[in-house]
Parts: sequence; structure tokens; C-alpha cells
Amino acid sequence: MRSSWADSVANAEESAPATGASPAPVANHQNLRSTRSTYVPPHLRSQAPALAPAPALAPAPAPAPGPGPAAVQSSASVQPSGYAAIAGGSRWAGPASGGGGSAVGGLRQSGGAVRGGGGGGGGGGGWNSRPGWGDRRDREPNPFANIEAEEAAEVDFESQANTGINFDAYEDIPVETSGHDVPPPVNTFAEIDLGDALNENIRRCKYVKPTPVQRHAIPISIGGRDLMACAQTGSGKTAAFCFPIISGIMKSRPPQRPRGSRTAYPLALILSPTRELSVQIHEETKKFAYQTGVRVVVAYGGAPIHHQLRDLERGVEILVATPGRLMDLLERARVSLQMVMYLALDEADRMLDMGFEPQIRKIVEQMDMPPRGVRQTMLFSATFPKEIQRMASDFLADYIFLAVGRVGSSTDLIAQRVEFVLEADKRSYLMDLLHAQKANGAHGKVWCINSS
Ligand SMILES: Nc1ncnc2c1ncn2[C@@H]1O[C@H](COP(=O)(O)OP(=O)(O)OP(=O)(O)O)[C@@H](O)[C@H]1O
Repeated sequence: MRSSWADSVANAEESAPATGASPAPVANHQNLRSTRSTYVPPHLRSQAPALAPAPALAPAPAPAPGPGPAAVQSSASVQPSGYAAIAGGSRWAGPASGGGGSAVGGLRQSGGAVRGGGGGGGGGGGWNSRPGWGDRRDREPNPFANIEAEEAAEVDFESQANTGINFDAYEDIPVETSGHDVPPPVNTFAEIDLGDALNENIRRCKYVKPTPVQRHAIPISIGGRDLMACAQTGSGKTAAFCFPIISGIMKSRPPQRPRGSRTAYPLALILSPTRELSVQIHEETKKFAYQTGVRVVVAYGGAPIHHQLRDLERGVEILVATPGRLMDLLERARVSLQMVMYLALDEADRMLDMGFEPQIRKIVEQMDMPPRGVRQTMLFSATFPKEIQRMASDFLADYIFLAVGRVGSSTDLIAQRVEFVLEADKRSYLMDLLHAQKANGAHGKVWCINSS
């Protein structure tokens, strides 16, 4: 039987004394869970005793060394506020006490959290490296359920695989990088240590080989470097910034959020211009993060906020948001950016076109997000006008510039043909073309009918 999150908190708190001292990571994780126990779902509000605040826990014992250098260093990593910080290979060292401003005690270290944690072989197979997340995994809806059901029903899956984009055409697209010490690109996902759970999801997504932007951007971000990437839409950017984020969060030790607050503390923030794009990124990211212990939540304007608030209260590692709704959540103190280790801005040029620059600057520069050089920042844009260049130099530190393909070259990939037909025949001609196209298995072409 499935139990609610509140049940599991109550169970964890009841069973903790009986089991005696837990291994350090579990004990710390219980601290984390107890921080969220202040939210009581309406149907459990009459059960106050079981959900009473946990007694003050003794200081967490020094954690056992982790599999790689990303293990928490016991004394140096505990901030005065009691937040455990990630040290040893991480450029991010947790929030400073006090909660205000963006003073973060960590020193930037090249190599970053992701690379630092990667020495453990397999890079954290997901749940094994995130103790105590099993109950969340049990309740996680399977984003591949439809696909798997179709496969089970022997639907012709080949026609539904990720073939909407002619990735082979990308082989010829020029790629340029600039900056110092640019990590070499990879040709396969297997060359990168992304962890077992993420590799399994890549397999489920049927991604056979990385797209050019993924080939270059993933090693750069896994290496802990900031990135400014110019890539056209549909080039596979979502995976390019999501894989390093998910992998990095999996390999880092779950930091403790402050107790007794309804504020959500995401570890990664993905800003996108529109509700549609945010939903699309959310759907993709949920697939990549399935069964990894990394929870993805989306928040966008134009929809009631209460559902999003409830979703945030259940916990969030990656927050996908539009700038306006995020500002609202920050002003209500329902989200804090203190613990953001990764910031990704998708379609940055479009966000500026839509007039979001003041809000974006406020979110990144004036709220409580760790400063550049401490967090890791990835800026994606189809074009690189002056405003984007300014934003890159303000938001990124020692970054690598990556340009995939020529801006405006997307029409090269589209076969165009003009047919002249009588107005009266237009509809039936179009239907014939579409049927012929379907029968030939052709895709990706635009048929333009001009009847004048
Ligand atoms: N390596 C890959 N192999 C196969 N399919 C892929 C790969 N990477 C991405 N895709 C698929 O290609 C499509 C476009 O990818 P994605 O949405 O990440 O592009 P994007 O650059 O973010 O586009 P947009 O700007 O529209 O968001 C998606 O259906 C995605 O699942």
C-alpha cells in the first residue's frame, strides 16, 4: 500500500530512536526530512502527535567518507546555521548563515561538484547514493509509462523514436569553442560518467548518440565550467544542461535545508521564457531524472499558484520556472535561491525580447542566489546580440563560449518546394501530398501551397 509523505515522516521519526545510531548519511538525511515535516496535509491534520516537531537532534556525527572527493568534510562543511555544505570538489559550499544576501562561504574550485564526485565509479547509481529517498521513488509516476505500454503492445516504436530532428545533418554543422582549457568533446554518452540511473533513462529516451551541442556542452559542464552556448532550437539543449545538473546533484550529498519552513530550496534553477517551454523542459527533465532521487517542479504564470505551491512543498531539487512566477514565489518567501548550485537560462535571447531582463537580473543578482563563480551557470541562446554578451559577462565566470551551427542556418535543413495549384484544388492537393509523405515515411519537410 502506498503511504503518504507525511506518513513516512511520522514513521521515520517513530523508528529513529529504536534503531539507534544510524550511519551518518542517513542521520543527516533524516534531519533533512524533518525540516519538511511542518507541512501537514489536510487529511492528517487531526493526527498532531505523530507529526509533532522532531526533538532537537544531536549534532550530526562526522559522515562516513563518500565514494569520491565529493564526500562532505565534517568540520569545515558545517555552516554556523547548521546547514551542511558540500565540500571537497564542489565549487558550491552552501549558504551562509542568516539567510540574507548572497554571501556564500564557498570558494570556487575548478573541477566542480560534478567532476569531483565522479571518482566513485558509476558516479552514484541514483538511489544508492541518496539514502532515504526510497519512499519518494515508490510514489514517482513513471514518465515512460506510455512509451513502455506501447512497446508492450508492439506498436511500431521506430516511427515514434526521437527522429523528428535529422541529427545526422548536424554532423556537418560547424562547432566553435573559445576559452581556456576547453574539455574535449565526447562522441558517446558512455564516455561521460553520468551515473547508472541517468544512463538508464538516456537508454529509455532512445538517445543513441549525443547531438553536437550535447557532445561539447556536457563535458564542459561536467568539468565544472560556466558555459555560454549558441545553439539553434531543437538541437538538444535540454539534455545538454540537464544531464550535468542531474548527475551533479546525484553525486553531491543532499544538503540540509533549514528546518521548520515552508520555503522550498531548489539546488538547480532553470529559467525559461514561456509556460509552454517550461512545461516542455519539465516533461523532459522528469524523464531524465526518473528514479534518481532528483525531484523536478515547474512554476509558470497564467495558472493558479496553489497547485505549484503544494508541489514545491513536497520537495524540489530542480525548479523550472518562468521569471515572473518565480519573482512572485520569491516575494512570498515560498522559494529561496540560497542553495542553487546550478543556474541554466534557456532561450535567453527570447527572454530579453519578451522584456524579462529586469526580472532576470533581479533574480540572479539581487535575491539570495550564490554569486557567479560559486554557482555554476549555463546560458543558452540562439543568437548572441550585445545584450546577451553583457548578460554573459555579468552572470558567468571564466566561461567557455560554444557556438553550434551558424545562426539563421536552420533553413538549410529544411527542404522547401513551391507548388502552384488552383484555389479549388488546394485542399485535396495538400491531402494528397500529406498522404504521399506519410506513405514514404518522409518527415521534416514543409509543403507550401501557393494558389494565387
Ligand atoms: N541525443 C539525442 N538523441 C535523440 N533525440 C534527442 C537527443 N537529444 C535530444 N533529442 C530529442 O530532440 C528533440 C529536441 O530536443 P530539445 O527539446 O532538447 O531541443 P532544444 O534545443 O531544447 O529545443 P527547444 O529550443 O525547442 O526547447 C526532443 O524531442 C528530444 O527528446
